Amino acid sequence: MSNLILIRHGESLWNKLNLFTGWVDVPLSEKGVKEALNAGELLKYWRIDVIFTSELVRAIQTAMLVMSKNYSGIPKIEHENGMMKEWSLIYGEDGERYVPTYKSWHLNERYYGQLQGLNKDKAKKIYGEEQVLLWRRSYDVAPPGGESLKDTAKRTIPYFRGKIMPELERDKNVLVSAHGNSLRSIVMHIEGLTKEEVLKLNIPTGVPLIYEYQAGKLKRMGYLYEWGYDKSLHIK
Ligand SMILES: O=C(O)[C@H](O)COP(=O)(O)O
Repeated sequence: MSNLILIRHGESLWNKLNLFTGWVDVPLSEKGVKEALNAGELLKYWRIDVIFTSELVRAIQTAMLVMSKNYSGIPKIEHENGMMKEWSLIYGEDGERYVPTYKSWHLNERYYGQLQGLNKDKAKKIYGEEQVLLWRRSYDVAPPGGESLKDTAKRTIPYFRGKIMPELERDKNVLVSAHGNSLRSIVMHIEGLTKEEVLKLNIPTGVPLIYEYQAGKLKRMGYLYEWGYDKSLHIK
């Protein structure tokens, strides 16, 4: 048996300002740092064998803050190519345990196109609440110049199937630190949600969502809080 731990990054500076962020590389706010450290506290004694994050700093920061509390080992970024791959190799036995960490744009937030940088309330005033809700939560309506959730899934799901699932199959506990919509597409896939159901799916910042992997199946344990699991998928 192994565990899949999904976590949306803690609150970012632009979440705080209520701005569409997408691929804009915004760091965590002070509250976001606290949320990530709190998640780290909850996961302190969990064995984490491998980490996947997006290429965006808010997800990387969140994974690193979680690992700053965790005893599994030191996260080591596995570079795919170039001098970083060659020169960052660790030679010999130094007694440390390293946790391989893979960064990929496949896990990046939905690309929000022309909405990036716009205030979400201002967008509702300009385009209407219904239109903005469709852009933010529907499956196949893309924001202007950006990705629909369906488009996002075209990059997240092959990555999930090709890179993340094989680790679970090898009994590795996996931490995935990513974003509201890249995780919505993954949860939709795991849970087999319909287009209608995914409209209601909203993933909170900084709360680990735990799955158990056994005999080829992922079973939802729920969102992990101080007091235990919240088994519902739609957190108010
Ligand atoms: O990119 C963003 O603006 C947020 O990370 C997610 O935004 P959403 O809640 O509008 O999908």
